[in-house]
Amino acid sequence: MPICAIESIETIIVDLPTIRPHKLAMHTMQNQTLVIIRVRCADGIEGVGESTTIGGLSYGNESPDSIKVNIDRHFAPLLIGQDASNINAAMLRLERSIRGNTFAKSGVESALLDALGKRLNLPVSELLGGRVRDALPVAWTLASGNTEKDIAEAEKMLDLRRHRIFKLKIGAGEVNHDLAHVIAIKKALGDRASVRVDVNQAWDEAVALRACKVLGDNGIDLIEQPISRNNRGGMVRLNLSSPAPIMADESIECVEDAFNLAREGAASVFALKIAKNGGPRAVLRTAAIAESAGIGLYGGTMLEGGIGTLASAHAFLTLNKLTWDTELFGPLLLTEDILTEPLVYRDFHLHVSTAPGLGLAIDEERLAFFRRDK
Ligand SMILES: O=C(O)C[C@H]1C=CC(=O)O1
Ligand SMILES: [Mn+2]
Repeated sequence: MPICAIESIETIIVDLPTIRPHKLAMHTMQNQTLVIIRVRCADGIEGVGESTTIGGLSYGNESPDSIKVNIDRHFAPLLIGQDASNINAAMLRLERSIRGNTFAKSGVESALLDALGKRLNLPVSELLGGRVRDALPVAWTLASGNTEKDIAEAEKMLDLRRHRIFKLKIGAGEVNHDLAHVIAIKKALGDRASVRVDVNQAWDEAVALRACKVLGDNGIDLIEQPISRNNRGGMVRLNLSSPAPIMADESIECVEDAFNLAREGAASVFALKIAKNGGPRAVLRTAAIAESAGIGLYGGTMLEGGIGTLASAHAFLTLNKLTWDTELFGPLLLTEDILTEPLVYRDFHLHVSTAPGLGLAIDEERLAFFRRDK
């Protein structure tokens, strides 16, 4: 039996309120659901991870419920008794028996990294090879569904010096209405902010062909996932014709997707998400593919709470280049979190401490209050 054998794995579903409804093309969030993963080891160390998605099954192939049941029934029996410090071996063991399920794998890998960092007294960023920055610029998503409200929200974020990059969620409405909404916001903010859009696959290629041109010609800096992940040829054609860069998000559901997108020239920017690759180490493999192909990088989010956000941040701190910054604002969309200390957002950046592991502690009372099965 290894000294640091994994003794138990607990999964906890937590429901937290959001500051306002968050309107995406496929779903309007009224709250957020996190799956917290606690990996307890024989040396008394506990690692914590998070597997979070958006809108049940409306965004990806895994829901909070499937993540919980799959970790409880399929991941845990494979991992109990294994060496918690050998993350390569633990993740390989999962990879051999479990297809897909990258959200669940990401939470488990994050928890193993947190435990190892605590054991070695090193932050996760150093376990991943070392950080080249201590803070990350953070975009904010304007998704109230109302142009005037979105402009007021952006002005408030600029005043607070919290965000100067704004991502607008479009695609749910009629296209000309959406374009007018985006252009009005860009006009109001001018050069004070970078304005980008995320269509979440809602357009078809014919609509996107025209809309991307309008967006690019009106000063929009980046267009995220304008069409279905299944229309890869369309992504290639849009990437050639659009005056604004095209970013792949839903197109990437695993590291191999990233390789194929790069090979085909389907996007000039990749959204990096730990949940869509299988963890902080897995997402760095996608980043390496992008770097080799000359594709720009953006630090994405599944609107995780503090744990998943810090797990992402530690990975992003190690990247050579993060040209398009990050959107690690998940905790700011929630009115509550389950950590003893909130994450530090200041001067347009998320600042990440060098405390061991992910550098966080769970507030047990809050967790007990917000867990679904209390
Ligand atoms: O990028 C997505 O599609 C998901 C997410 C990220 C920010 C946000 O508001 O939604
Ligand atoms: Mn997106």
